[in-house]
Amino acid sequence: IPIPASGFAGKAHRLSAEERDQLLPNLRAVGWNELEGRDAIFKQFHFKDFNRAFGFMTRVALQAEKLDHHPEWFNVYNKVHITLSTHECAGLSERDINLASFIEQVAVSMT
Ligand SMILES: C[C@H](O)[C@H](O)[C@H]1CNC2=NC(N)=NC(=O)C2=N1
Repeated sequence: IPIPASGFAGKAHRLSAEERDQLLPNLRAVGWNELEGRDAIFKQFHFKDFNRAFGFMTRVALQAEKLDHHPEWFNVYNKVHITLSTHECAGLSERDINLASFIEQVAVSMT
């Protein structure tokens, strides 16, 4: 998944319809979907066991802290459910696309 060049510069803005048309298909293709009733994206991950799931979460957590952009997530055993949205703009921004792209890289390496 290509990471948008303007990734984290400046203030977050809600993605425009044009930006969504350009950025979301790549993520939809790998299982990310827009939520109903909230401007956010969501994906469920399944790993082989808890160690894989928590290893994945650890790697995502460290990057999230670096980016100062954090997932909303839920874990039971080998399942991790993730919602991404940006409080600053009360919706989906490039920060979410960027974090989702990183999460995909980690998930592939944990499978
Ligand atoms: C103060 C701090 O920079 C903000 O609260 C950051 C932290 N992490 C965040 N994470 C997410 N997902 N959205 C935000 O708007 C956000 N803002």
